[in-house]
Amino acid sequence: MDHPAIFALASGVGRAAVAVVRVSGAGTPGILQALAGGLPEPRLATLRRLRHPGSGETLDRALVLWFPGPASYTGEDSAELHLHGGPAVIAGVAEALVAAGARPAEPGEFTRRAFLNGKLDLTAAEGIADLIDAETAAQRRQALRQAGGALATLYGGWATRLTALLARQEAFIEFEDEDLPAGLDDAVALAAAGLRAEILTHLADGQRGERLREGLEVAILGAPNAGKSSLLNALAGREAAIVSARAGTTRDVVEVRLDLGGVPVTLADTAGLREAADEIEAEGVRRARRRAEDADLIIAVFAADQAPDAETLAWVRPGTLVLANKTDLAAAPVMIGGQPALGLSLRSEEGLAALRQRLAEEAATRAGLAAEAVLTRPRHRAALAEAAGWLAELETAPLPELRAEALRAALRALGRITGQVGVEAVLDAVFGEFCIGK
Ligand SMILES: Nc1nc2c(ncn2[C@@H]2O[C@H](COP(=O)(O)OP(=O)(O)OP(=O)(O)O)[C@@H](O)[C@H]2O)c(=O)[nH]1
Ligand SMILES: [K+]
Ligand SMILES: [Mg+2]
Repeated sequence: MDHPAIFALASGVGRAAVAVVRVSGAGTPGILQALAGGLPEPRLATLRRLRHPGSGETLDRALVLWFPGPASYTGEDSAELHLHGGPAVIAGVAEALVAAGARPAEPGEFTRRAFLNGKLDLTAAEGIADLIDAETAAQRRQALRQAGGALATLYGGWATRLTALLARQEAFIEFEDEDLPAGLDDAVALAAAGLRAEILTHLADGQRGERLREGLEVAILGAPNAGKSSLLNALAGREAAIVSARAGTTRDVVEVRLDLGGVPVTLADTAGLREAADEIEAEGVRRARRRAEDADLIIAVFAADQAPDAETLAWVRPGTLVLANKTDLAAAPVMIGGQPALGLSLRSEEGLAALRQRLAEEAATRAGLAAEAVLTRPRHRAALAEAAGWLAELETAPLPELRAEALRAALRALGRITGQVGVEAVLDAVFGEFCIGK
């Protein structure tokens, strides 16, 4: 609660009807006194004249909100100033806040203070960051779940169970010679194995949460003139790429951002795959291949009136979305390169609706619209894998002390995710769960 006062513009930059400036930290009451002439009722929007504490000049008539700690977002004494949203008003108030003793906040500093004050764990803080960045409804739902503590609850539950196991294992070591229930050590190993299985199931999610958070990369590949740019334009609903009858039209990668059934997708149109006619086209083909290598989903476009080209066929494998375009010119083959082909005509738009539907489904399976809590960052994945690794270690550890050590390491790994690594918690459980009377 003794961090110095910070302030920041909480609303967007630029002219607006209202701009919200947030203040938090020790000295907030004095700052309100200096600018607004006193403290309003807590949590009650109150109209006040804001003055510069040095010159006494009126800066704005604003709504002032006062949130005494600890019942505030940061847990500290905080305030919000709802100003008229002009740049000069904001600049004047910022200057006045500095004059009153506050300093501009660092990125994320308000939420960091909330974490330090135990208002939220690290995963909830990440959820708030994701919520601000969310572009689609599905991203918003996932971020809200996480900000609301879904991951904190899940990982916290596992940590509690691990702590209890560690307590039992510690007791087993401490009181080995005494009257402890037979098989206690085995019971710990069994419970640890069960927990490990749960963590592994959670990890085997096909990275859906991470993909939804980051968005899917989709690359369109195909021979020159197959209709790749026509496809990009049809899906984007605008003429993003040049379409022409000349083979080799597209050279650079052309990207559009789409919302596919709630999943944010970056769709990349690329140069037609072939033995390039010049060095510029050759670079375009190299870029196309690189895109395809990094893509979550490849759309391979073939022309129904041509034999499938070997260059594009080489990219067709299970999971590739295969299209046979130009069905207005020739019937689509059922299979291409061993995969079912979806026939369509970008000229007549026949099959386009089915393709949209199919793409939304692909996006949904790859970036899961899961209802349950899914991990959303590589950081979570790495720590969970580490915890599972330590639990595996435990099963083969030859000594009780090594088992305890493995449990402790697993607990530390879990604690890193939520930011709540606590030796104190272990001690409490050891002496709380076992009243052996020593
Ligand atoms: N008949 C017919 N023509 C099509 C269809 N789709 C695209 N075309 C035509 O095919 C030609 C090539 O289309 P693009 O979209 O430029 O093909 P691309 O695969 O991007 O070609 P490059 O950029 O050169 O690799 C253009 O003349 C399009 O109008 C279709 O469904 N039917
Ligand atoms: K073309
Ligand atoms: Mg093109």
